[in-house]
Amino acid sequence: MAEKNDSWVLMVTAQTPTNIAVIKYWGKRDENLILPINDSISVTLDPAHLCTTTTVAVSPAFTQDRMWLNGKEISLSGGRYQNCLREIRSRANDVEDKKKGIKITKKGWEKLHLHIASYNNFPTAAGLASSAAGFACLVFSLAKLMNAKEDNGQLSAIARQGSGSACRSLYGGFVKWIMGKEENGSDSIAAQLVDEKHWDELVILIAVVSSRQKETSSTSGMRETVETSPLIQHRASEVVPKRIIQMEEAIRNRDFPTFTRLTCSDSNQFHAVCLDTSPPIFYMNDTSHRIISCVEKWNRSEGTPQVAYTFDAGPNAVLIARNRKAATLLLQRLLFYFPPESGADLNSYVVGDKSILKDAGIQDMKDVESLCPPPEVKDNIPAQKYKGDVSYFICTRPGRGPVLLTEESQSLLNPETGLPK
Ligand SMILES: Nc1ncnc2c1ncn2[C@@H]1O[C@H](COP(=O)(O)OP(=O)(O)OP(=O)(O)O)[C@@H](O)[C@H]1O
Ligand SMILES: C[C@@](O)(CCOP(=O)(O)OP(=O)(O)O)CC(=O)O
Repeated sequence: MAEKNDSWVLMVTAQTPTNIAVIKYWGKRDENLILPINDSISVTLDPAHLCTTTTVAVSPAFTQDRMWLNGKEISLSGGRYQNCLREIRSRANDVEDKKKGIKITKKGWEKLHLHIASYNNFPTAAGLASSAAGFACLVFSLAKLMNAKEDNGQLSAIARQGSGSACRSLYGGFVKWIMGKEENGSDSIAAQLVDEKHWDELVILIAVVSSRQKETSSTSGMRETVETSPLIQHRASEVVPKRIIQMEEAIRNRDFPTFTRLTCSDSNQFHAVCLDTSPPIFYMNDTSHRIISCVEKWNRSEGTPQVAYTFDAGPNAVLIARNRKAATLLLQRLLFYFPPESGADLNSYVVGDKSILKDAGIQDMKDVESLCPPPEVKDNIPAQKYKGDVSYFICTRPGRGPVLLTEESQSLLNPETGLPK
């Protein structure tokens, strides 16, 4: 009987989206608790295209907490993992699975060890917010396993301690991270502004310019900015508070021109404070600048914005098109300037919602080669194309928040052994 009792494994699997900020978080007032110097606003990306899946398991047979990320065992000794694990354990409650004959008391969780397996369906640490989806998924799945009663807002304050931007991945749609005032960070939480259905015309195209790991992490980059940039204080105290109010209103009214103006200005100001850091931090590269210029020219020529751009701590462009039609025209422009390497497979050059290719009338490489220069550059047709400068494109849209995956086939751990499948 004792043997049987020792052999159970209880597990939960969840899926969590990434998010991209349209008003950026950059700078902390508390490094350990991860408390920001300004509010930020993000849009959650559809988990169908970019997401983290995490399985968490508990068993009396486990001898230590262990974690596997994308199939490789990683250490959980870092402060951020430890803070999340400690916070979530302290919120555990009684759990009973009568069918399996399992009973874990609130106190019992202190002695039990965890196995965690997580998988990102996109490049890790490449400026695509893997830490955001990753920590949100870790906290959400553990909360469900441990029967924590906290709502997603309260859970966001724990995910925040893994990575600041992770707190915004606890909700779908548009999300605000309220910086809070309390020293203990209890009011520095995420709140949903509107859900993913509110503005479902938007189409998001990500140009993955480089999927190599970046040189300056967000964590050290923002620390250096706060320590050395004279501009960052002005941004945090004067610029962002006004933009947050305007952005909330633009989102509620689906006011795309205002949304674009604010999103682009805020991305540019974030990169300006990076340049104002000593030594300066460069996240964008020539390809990023060319994409900005292409979008700016097109928006200007249309008289009303078609696409907003935003760049995080890396060269990848996140382009938010006002609707499907604008996204199609954008893709044609981008494929004109940035065709794939010769011999590349179009099918792996545009991923995510591939139906956009069909809308753009592009079925094969011949169609890419015969794309015309955009009309707005007709007097100034570029002599050069930038073949191979974009690794690939991801077509996605605003998406939902975390969900539990209940099918056993979706779990990343073996239900008998609690080890990766
Ligand atoms: N699925 C995951 N589960 C738990 N932790 C993860 C997961 N994915 C990534 N991480 C953590 O996040 C770290 C990567 O974060 P980092 O901020 O460097 O990159 P990024 O999030 O991809 O880029 P950015 O935050 O600039 O958009 C990893 O080293 C790992 O510690
Ligand atoms: C540029 C950003 O993406 C910065 C994200 O920084 P992180 O959340 O990755 O930083 P830490 O809190 O130190 O883990 C802007 C944003 O997401 O708001």
